[in-house]
Amino acid sequence: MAAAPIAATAAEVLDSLRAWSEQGLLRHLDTAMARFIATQDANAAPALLAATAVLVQMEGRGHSCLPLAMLVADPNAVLAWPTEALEGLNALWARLPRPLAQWRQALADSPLVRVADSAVDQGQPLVLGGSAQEPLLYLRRYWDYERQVAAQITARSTAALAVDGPTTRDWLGKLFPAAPEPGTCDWQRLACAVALRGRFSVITGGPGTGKTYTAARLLALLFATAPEPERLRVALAAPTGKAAARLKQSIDVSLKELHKSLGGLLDLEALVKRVGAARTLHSLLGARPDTRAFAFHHGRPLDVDVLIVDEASMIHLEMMAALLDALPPTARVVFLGDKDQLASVEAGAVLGDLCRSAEAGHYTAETARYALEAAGVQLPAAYLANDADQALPLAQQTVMLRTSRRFGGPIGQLAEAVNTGESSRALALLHAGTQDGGVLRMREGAPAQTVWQMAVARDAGVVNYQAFAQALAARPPQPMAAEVHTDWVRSVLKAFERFRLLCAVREGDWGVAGINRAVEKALAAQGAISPRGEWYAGRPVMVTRNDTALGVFNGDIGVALPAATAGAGLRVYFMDGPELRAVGVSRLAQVETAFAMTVHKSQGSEFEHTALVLSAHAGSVLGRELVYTGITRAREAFTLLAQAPGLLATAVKSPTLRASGLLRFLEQLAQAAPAASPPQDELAPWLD
Ligand SMILES: Nc1ncnc2c1ncn2[C@@H]1O[C@H](COP(=O)(O)OP(=O)(O)OP(=O)(O)O)[C@@H](O)[C@H]1O
Repeated sequence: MAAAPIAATAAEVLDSLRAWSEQGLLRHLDTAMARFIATQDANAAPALLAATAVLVQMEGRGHSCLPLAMLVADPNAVLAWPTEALEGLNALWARLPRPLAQWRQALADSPLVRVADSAVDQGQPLVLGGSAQEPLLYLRRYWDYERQVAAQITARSTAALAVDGPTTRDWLGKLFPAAPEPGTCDWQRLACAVALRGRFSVITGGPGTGKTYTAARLLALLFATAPEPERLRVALAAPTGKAAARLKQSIDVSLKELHKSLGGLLDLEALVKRVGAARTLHSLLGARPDTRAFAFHHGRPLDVDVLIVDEASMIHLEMMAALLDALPPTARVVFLGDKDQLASVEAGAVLGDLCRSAEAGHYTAETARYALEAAGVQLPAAYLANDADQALPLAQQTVMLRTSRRFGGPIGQLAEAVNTGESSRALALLHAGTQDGGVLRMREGAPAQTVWQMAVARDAGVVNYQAFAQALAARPPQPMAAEVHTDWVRSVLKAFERFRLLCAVREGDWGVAGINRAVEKALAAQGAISPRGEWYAGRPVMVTRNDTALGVFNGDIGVALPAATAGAGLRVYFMDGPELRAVGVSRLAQVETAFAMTVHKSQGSEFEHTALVLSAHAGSVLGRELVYTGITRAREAFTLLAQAPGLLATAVKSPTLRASGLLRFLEQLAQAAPAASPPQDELAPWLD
């Protein structure tokens, strides 16, 4: 029998960690935290040091905690290192304790680890949470955020507000005049009714399922049923400036249309005036330079009664905690978003976590009764919870919209195939190419020049940067009147917004940086632009940092163009809803060229034609959500350009799983205050 390997010492673990960061397998930050723990606790167990470095590494990849059982059983399931690095990893792990209980104990023994259930809080930097079977190691602040978010959501979802059922049903009948198709459930009406009764709700759904349409009707309903409608304070917000502007524009248009269709029954134009400008979450909360703390928090809450937040999939855990903390206890918050889209770059996949029950519904009998009374909606039995454990208060306040109004063609089918992990169906659709209602195209294993060639080709068959080049070339001669200049600038911005290249990664020939350079060169060769130095007429840029003084926000896209007056230099023009805004190029320091952008940054935008560029070196970044998000940015045409065959299939089969304990916290809180759920036989009257 082979002798058991000698247990690793703390010094040996630190040596291995240092070697791994020198090889680029870990970040210096990861090992620095392990070293910090070792200096603060002279008796820190080797397992604690290894777990700490991996925990910090995972936080950098968007996880809010480290599932210890996974780390113990198969560290590479957590780290996803290349094959050549596995020998060293496995060799160290063979010298660390095997049983999970021993790891757990090693961690719990350190004075730097707070065991979550214990009453003693000494401000330890690490927290051991989860359960005995599924322990989760946290950096303290993420444990705090999850706990706070779960507590806020449970409290806000559990406290049912008084709703007059018949009045609500009556209004919903007016706001949604079309009778639902027989045998279908009107999820939009239900979403309004559900948001009306609680201080927290989530309306999720894919593109074009009517999230904004529903939110506008919800505002009208709140206005119609508020005791003092003229005092209702409504705020709109989104993670990016662009998404916020889009939300405001759609809500305004919807409310004005409703105002007309209701024939003066409600003064919704007055409501439009009351709804302030849509803000980014950063600006809403009062972000301040050089501090994580916001100006608004529970001690100084926001001045709102109703807050609608769009593109909620982009909200990270820390932001969600800050937002809920800043909401007055009496305010209603409604989150809109597509749960299947990419989560934020920062830690936490909050919307995904909150929507775990969204497909299934998991509604209680009380919700079914309320749906019928207040919305006239009969919930199909399939959407009811089988047992009380499923029926979290949060699930009662979550509604998924299931019918897309503008996304049914081949692009919608492709998005659905990707979302459900059917890679063969996705590939078949891409091979089938153009169908009624949409263009699908694919090139796999092609050289890098295929990307820029497709983007600038004069005979591409679908819109690309030629439309932009033509708009640039149509510049009226000097001197030109201000209105003529404005029209031209608008036409350039509009042309640019028709097409976009989306990448999985930033670096390399198949990444944002390489493709931006290549497209720039190709357009220059065609004479469409003349890049000389950093700024040139026709340089599209994306803002990478909020600048409240300039009124530009992370994710805003503009194009550098000559000002109306000859000799006045270049300005970057942005569309701000229907308005144009111009900022001198010398004042914009935090920008990057935007012919190509990451899929992450494209969230909240749509283009007539979207080309998704998949690098063979994207590693674990290449997941299902990334491909789904890329596809759903396309309105009429979608092109997939993959560096190597098989990349799409690999991505589709790899849903991104982010470690989080948020659901566990929600379940624990629900057990403490279970949602009312009468037995099944009492349900009969409310089921179809
Ligand atoms: N019940 C409905 N009756 C008629 N038209 C509808 C209905 N619901 C949605 N629409 C229309 O469908 C289109 C898409 O709706 P909307 O923009 O609200 O979807 P969304 O889910 O917010 O989309 P996205 O995710 O792209 O923001 C809009 O033109 C809207 O007016």
